[in-house]
Amino acid sequence: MTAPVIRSDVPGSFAWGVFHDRHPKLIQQVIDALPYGPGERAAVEDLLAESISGALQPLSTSAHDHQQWVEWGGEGLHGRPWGEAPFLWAESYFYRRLLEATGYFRPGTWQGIDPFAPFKDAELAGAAVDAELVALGDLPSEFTDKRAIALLSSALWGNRADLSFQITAEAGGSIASDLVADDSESLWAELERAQGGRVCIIADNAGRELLPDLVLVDHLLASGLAAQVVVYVKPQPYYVSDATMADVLATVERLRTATTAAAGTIGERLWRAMNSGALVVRTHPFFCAPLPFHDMPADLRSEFAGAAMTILKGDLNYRRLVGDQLWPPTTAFTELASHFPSAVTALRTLKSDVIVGVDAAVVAQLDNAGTPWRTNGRHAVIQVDLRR
Ligand SMILES: O=P(O)(O)OC[C@H]1O[C@](O)(CO)[C@@H](O)[C@@H]1O
Repeated sequence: MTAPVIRSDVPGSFAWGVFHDRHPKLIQQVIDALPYGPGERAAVEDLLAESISGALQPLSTSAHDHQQWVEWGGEGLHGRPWGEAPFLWAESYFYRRLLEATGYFRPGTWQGIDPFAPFKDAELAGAAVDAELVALGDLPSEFTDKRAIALLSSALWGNRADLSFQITAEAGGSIASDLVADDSESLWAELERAQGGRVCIIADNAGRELLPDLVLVDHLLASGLAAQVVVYVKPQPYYVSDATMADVLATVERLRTATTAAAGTIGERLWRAMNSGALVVRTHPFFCAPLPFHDMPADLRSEFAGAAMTILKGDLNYRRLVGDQLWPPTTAFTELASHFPSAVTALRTLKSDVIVGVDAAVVAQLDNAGTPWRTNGRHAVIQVDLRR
């Protein structure tokens, strides 16, 4: 089964807009957020110009991962317009090159400085997170189904980043009308069945998404649904807000030091779970690779094999799971997710063209509404492949 691979060279398409509208704004924000010197500023602006109208250049041969990117497909793309590369490849490479331009990997003063840290720090410190921590206290405190459903919903809508505990506390757990596919009952049934196994979570964004993700992790462990949770984060700053280990530590600390008792208790439990190995945070270079998960290397594949469930958060992980291709939206999710080494659940709000596993009647209704439902971030899916 195949479908056209998405590229960013179709004017007016969503992918085209990411390069031509979103990236110029993003680059401006990056060079305004930290006092980069003339060299870094010029390199960042050159990257933007190259990605819009130039030819795709390789990483410098002195870069530690130069060869890795050649193997990930760079060789065939060097010298060609960026828009001819698959959108997933080009967007991922843009973030790698942005780290190059800001000196993230180069020995020197900017080495190891996350260019997106000012945005992530501001979000985590902000009033919206304060309100989230207060709302956490309104959720049922016992490890009931009601709490589980509310926390799953918070983790899902945390990917939308304007909705999380506050809305789930009010709405009793779901915003059903915006969910275009909901296999959550299968997820809970499978977790009950496999009780006490290892659950993997492939995290997405820091801040208002990672916070509910970690609260869900705490629930899985404290309720006994999982004996161990492994959270996978990015090895380096990526797609602006993607979570790294530094973001996990900052979020656990935000919970621990919260003035509300519910949040503080969860933060302490997460800390102790890390001490005991019940909660493990891991990463791998492949999490910043420009390729679908179908192509994951054997060492990473073996980490997921044997997990009771892997939960993938967010839009980018969804694109990598099912392939960044224009599938008919009614294509079965299980058909495209079956390559993954364990049972999988996608928790994703729709922010790009890729979508599968939606009933024909729902697709027709969404199409008829005339809104860009695939990309406007309003809709979401909970999709499960039980691998049976
Ligand atoms: O943070 P998320 O949910 O993975 O969303 C990332 C998405 O944002 C974009 O970079 C731009 O909207 C998409 O191309 C990408 O899939």
